[in-house]
Amino acid sequence: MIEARGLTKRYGSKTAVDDITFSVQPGKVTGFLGPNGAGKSTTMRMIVGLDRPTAGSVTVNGRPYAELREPLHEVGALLDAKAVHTGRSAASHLAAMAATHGIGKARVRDVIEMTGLAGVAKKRVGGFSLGMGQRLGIASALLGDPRTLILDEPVNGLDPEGVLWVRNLVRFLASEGRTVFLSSHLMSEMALTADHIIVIGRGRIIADAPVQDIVARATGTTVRVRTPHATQLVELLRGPDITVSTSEPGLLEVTGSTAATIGETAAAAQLVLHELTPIAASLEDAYMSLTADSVEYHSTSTGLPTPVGASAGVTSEEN
Ligand SMILES: Nc1ncnc2c1ncn2[C@@H]1O[C@H](COP(=O)(O)OP(=O)(O)OP(=O)(O)O)[C@@H](O)[C@H]1O
Repeated sequence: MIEARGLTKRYGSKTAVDDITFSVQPGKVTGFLGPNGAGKSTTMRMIVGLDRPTAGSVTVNGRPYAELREPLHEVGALLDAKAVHTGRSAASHLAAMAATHGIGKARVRDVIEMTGLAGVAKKRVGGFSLGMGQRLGIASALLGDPRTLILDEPVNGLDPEGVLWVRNLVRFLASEGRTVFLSSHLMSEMALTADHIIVIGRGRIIADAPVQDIVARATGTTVRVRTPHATQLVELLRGPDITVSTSEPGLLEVTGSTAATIGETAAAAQLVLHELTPIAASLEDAYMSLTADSVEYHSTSTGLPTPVGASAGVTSEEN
């Protein structure tokens, strides 16, 4: 379990993390999602004591990281896959880490096997591809068999087989009751991997909820209705929060109501329906709509980034 209270980090006049409070529960994969520069890495670095909070606190399993007596057994972290001595082999890097905690050779061999590094374990890390480096970072995180895992962009640089492997691995680790916290800016990947999502933008929490709730809350659900009585049904559905659009005769897209309400309204008026389908928004749509005001750099048609005014407000929906 990870618990952050009023966690804040400023670098000079830049507030990277702005008074955030959240908890990451065991037994679930929690995704930490946000656009570039949102504050994900800074938050993760504070969790493992690599950055000191300007204000607030964060604990892992009830204690600040610095107070954990055997940190490798409590928290495994992948923060910067390149932070490895490039002259060493993967096996000697892991063996050196293991020695600091009295972890035996058998466990080193296990994590090498688990992460698919067996074929390259004797090779110099300096020659590793980005994907191999990620696997080594994950192997290091798993070494102490920790209850909590913190993985910053773990699928970065992995091929599709590697992405699937990380997805299955983190889901398995969570099913064992571990706390798994992983960051990404890929909503589509999170949709397949996470149970719960915390969205951060400009250092503030924008949403903290189960995946399904984030989708529903961010965009509302649209219901597709096909009926030969479209005009009459639109009249009956009219209301302040209801939007109805139509792209062809007899086909309505209704936002702001539910399939049940629309079906009951139609039945009460004896209107025939040929279709009544709730269309859930994709997680990508939900993410774009949530973070629209928090993206620091928007692409322009020229492909060059245009900074958005630094004081632009965040559509805040904090918990
Ligand atoms: N050491 C530092 N000194 C000054 N500013 C920093 C420092 N580290 C991070 N920042 C700034 O803090 C903000 C948050 O950065 P952070 O790396 O935590 O974001 P992120 O969500 O991890 O982004 P990305 O997805 O691009 O890695 C950014 O504006 C960044 O420029």
